[in-house]
Amino acid sequence: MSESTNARLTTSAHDSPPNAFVVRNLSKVFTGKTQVHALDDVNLDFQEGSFTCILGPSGCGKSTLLRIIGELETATAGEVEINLAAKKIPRSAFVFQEHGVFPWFNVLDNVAFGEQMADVPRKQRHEHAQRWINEVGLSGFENAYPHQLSGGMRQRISIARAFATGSPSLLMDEPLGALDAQTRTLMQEQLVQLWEAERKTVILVTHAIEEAMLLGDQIVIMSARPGRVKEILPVPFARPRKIEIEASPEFAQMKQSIWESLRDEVQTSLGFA
Ligand SMILES: Nc1ncnc2c1ncn2[C@@H]1O[C@H](COP(=O)(O)OP(=O)(O)OP(=O)(O)O)[C@@H](O)[C@H]1O
Repeated sequence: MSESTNARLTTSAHDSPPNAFVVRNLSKVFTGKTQVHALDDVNLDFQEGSFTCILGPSGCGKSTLLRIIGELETATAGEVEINLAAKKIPRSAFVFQEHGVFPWFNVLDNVAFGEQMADVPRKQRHEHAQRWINEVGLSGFENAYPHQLSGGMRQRISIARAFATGSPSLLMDEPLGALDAQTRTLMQEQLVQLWEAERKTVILVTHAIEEAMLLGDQIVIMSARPGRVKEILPVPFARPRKIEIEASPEFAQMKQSIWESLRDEVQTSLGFA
């Protein structure tokens, strides 16, 4: 698919799930002292229950795209249709790289926060939170405060909270980016398992090609700024997925071809092209 192609994650008319999000002709120009053309004519469809990973060079508008889909930012042109049952994605269904937890809440209250905002009764939200605390391996730390935990444990709080909101979709912006390599690997595996059990619609921005290939059903490669959709690649590996797939020749081959596509864009974004 060429760079100029406005590629789409299309669904076949009969047997595919409906789209949770439809992005049409989306552009974003930040105006201010200097004008920044961040996104240009982006078209994407995201099927319900699919896991999409977005890769692209630094500054190509990945976070901006995610923020517009999550209604944290407005588009300059184009639109995003949200076809989720709840229509609105709760703030707590976002997972960011850092600063996602409240230092003044303990683990239990951090994880229960989304449902607290939705006025779910305390007993019920704590029960839900406890389930997700167990799922992410934080049981025993319910009463601990974030400063008493490691970076990986804090990120697990954010992920547990996002799942505990009950939102049918999760938007994740480099959720594992700040972690050390070993913790990140473990967390990738944990995330893939949680998602395979829940099948929420997930859009995850990452810089790590392997992470996108381990987690995603499809990978969107974006061009250098202004960000456009350069390629959409289905990820062919069967689920459930384990980290061991990274050792296969097919994985190495796909990783290489993604890198070749990305390299041009990274060079352009760094002014080397
Ligand atoms: N609020 C803002 N005001 C002005 N410019 C902005 C704003 N937010 C983002 N930008 C600019 O828009 C462009 C895209 O930013 P964005 O954060 O979406 O990129 P990104 O692909 O997520 O980058 P990275 O991978 O480095 O996190 C950048 O040039 C950035 O400086």
